Amino acid sequence: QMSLYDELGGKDTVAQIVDNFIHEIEYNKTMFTYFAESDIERFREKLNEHLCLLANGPCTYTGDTMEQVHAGMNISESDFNLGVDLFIAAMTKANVPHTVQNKLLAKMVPTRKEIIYL
Ligand code: HEM
Repeated sequence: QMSLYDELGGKDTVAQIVDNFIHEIEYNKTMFTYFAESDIERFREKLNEHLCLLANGPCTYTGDTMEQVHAGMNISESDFNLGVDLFIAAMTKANVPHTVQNKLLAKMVPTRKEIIYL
């Protein structure tokens, strides 16, 4: 049976989603402010791994926990939703079908409580 990672298109498509997402962040003033001091190459690598893990792909996540990463950022609910919107745009630009997008979003949304208001 195909994993969600396979349905997404595997490593290449996930890498494309992450690259598109980074572009979306760069062009959004509110989001970019959060990332102003970040190591974007590390973010690129860890987000690829994290998405692979969420989609039951064959990867090991070597980054920090969602709580550790986002602690101190005090991310509001609306900024979280903005992040989700930009992520949807990144998936659409990578030609991920909406049915598959929804499956990945369903895995991401429960991590919300580990990310906002920390
Ligand atoms: C479901 C939603 C989200 C997921 C799955 C997620 C996932 C991640 C991952 C995997 C990393 C890299 C971890 C590491 O370097 O060890 C990261 C870093 C980061 N995230 Fe998120 N994130 C989410 C939402 C957000 C939102 C909404 C914001 C801001 C509004 C945000 C801001 C950041 C920033 C600024 C970093 C870089 C931290 C640093 O430079 O050390 N994240 N995130």
